[in-house]
Amino acid sequence: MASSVKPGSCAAKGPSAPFLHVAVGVIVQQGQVLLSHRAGHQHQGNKWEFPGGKLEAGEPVQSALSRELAEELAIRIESAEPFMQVRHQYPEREVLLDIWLVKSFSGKPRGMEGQQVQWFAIKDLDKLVFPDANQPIVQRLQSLFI
Ligand SMILES: Nc1nc2c([nH]c(=O)n2[C@H]2C[C@H](O)[C@@H](COP(=O)(O)OP(=O)(O)OP(=O)(O)O)O2)c(=O)[nH]1
Ligand SMILES: [Mg+2]
Repeated sequence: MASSVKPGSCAAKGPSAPFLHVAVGVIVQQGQVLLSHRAGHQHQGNKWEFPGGKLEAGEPVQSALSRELAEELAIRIESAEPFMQVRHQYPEREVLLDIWLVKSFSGKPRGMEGQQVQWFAIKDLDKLVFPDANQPIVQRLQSLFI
């Protein structure tokens, strides 16, 4: 009997599984890194993240980084440099994390969306729960900063 699912398509993910380009900021000071806690209702909720968010249509990645960190933390980035990119397939979406090392910023970071924001020692990061895509970021930070 013929299947109703077309060859090459997948009922769970489908050809239209969203692809998201995400600008992410790694803010390091004195052996510590600044993390935000994702709300329970968000994708990958109740996990720690590096602050950031999705690019808008046509938006350059550095503009998205500045906008997201202003919206989420109320800080203004003064300089940032590319750190690494991570592409990761979750069951329900694919993400390209475009990760930037924030070299200097002004303002005092605070959780503008009600989220918990906290500095953590880089050596302790492996005790925290992150989205799976973040594993290579944590490894790279630990190899560089401890
Ligand atoms: N910001 C951030 N997102 C991450 C990390 N790791 C990871 O897998 N992601 C995923 C989770 C989401 O699927 C996506 C980012 O989406 P987001 O919810 O932060 O986007 P946003 O800030 O624009 O959120 P919103 O305004 O649409 O609520 O990337 C991370 O360290 N930081
Ligand atoms: Mg975000």
